[in-house]
Amino acid sequence: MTAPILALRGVNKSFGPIDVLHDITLEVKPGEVLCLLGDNGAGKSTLIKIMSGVHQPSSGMIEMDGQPVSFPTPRVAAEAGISTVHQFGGTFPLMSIGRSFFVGVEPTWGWGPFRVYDRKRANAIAVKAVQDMGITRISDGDRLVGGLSGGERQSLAIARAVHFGARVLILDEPTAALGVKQATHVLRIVNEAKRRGLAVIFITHQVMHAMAVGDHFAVLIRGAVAADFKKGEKTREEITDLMAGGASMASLEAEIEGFMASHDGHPPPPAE
Ligand SMILES: Nc1ncnc2c1ncn2[C@@H]1O[C@H](COP(=O)(O)OP(=O)(O)OP(=O)(O)O)[C@@H](O)[C@H]1O
Repeated sequence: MTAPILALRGVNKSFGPIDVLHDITLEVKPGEVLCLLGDNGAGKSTLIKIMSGVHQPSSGMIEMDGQPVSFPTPRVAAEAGISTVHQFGGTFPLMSIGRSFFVGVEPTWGWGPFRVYDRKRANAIAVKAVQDMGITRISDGDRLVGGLSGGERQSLAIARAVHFGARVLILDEPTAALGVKQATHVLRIVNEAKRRGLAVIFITHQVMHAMAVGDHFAVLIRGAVAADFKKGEKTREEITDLMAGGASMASLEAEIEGFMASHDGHPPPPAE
């Protein structure tokens, strides 16, 4: 059996008197997508900040490749191969694709004080990396990042993380602000990262997106893992209900859809 790349063992996190995470045990293996689901305030952001060195656990352990590790800073986590991509791709709208791909580690040509940014090489590498991940519509490295669609921007950020050797890819709501087609591109690239053997932690509110790529699911409720299951073990309705803390969201959804079907697509009036 493959060993997990990253594991949390009994992690707790408090901010002063406020206990935010309780006894979190989770692991993710190479080539696996772990979906972290949970309602607003469930503790997802705090958990990914612990995995990426922004916060330290109050107690409990983080392991990489079976060895205890600590990530005192985000840089240490990044050097260990943990890469976080945030909702809007974390890229720079006024930079070109090539420049933003290499920001901080720009390839240069020339010598000593005469070194200059090697625009052509940066563009070629960036475009190839994105195309290799299956996003073939990006072909001009001089294009500004700000002109890309949300899905393309996410894809660029993911391709960048993969190119620079990420082993664990944490995707924080990558599809939240995207339309169906754009979300499909991002989900495709998540699958490609998985195929390359990365461990992916995919944070989302959207059960359908989670089900499209997830191998393993954890539902957080009020800072604790309320359910931990594998692909195929629960239906979409069961997962939706779990995320809502047991309230019957799935039947409410079905009721609304039924009303709209019988009223020419009009939603029911809001409850008084
Ligand atoms: N620095 C902090 N100090 C005190 N409380 C905090 C701090 N950070 C987070 N919390 C609390 O921890 C709880 C979990 O927050 P967190 O942001 O991790 O949730 P989330 O699941 O990411 O929510 P969302 O989906 O809305 O982003 C919230 O009640 C929040 O107020």
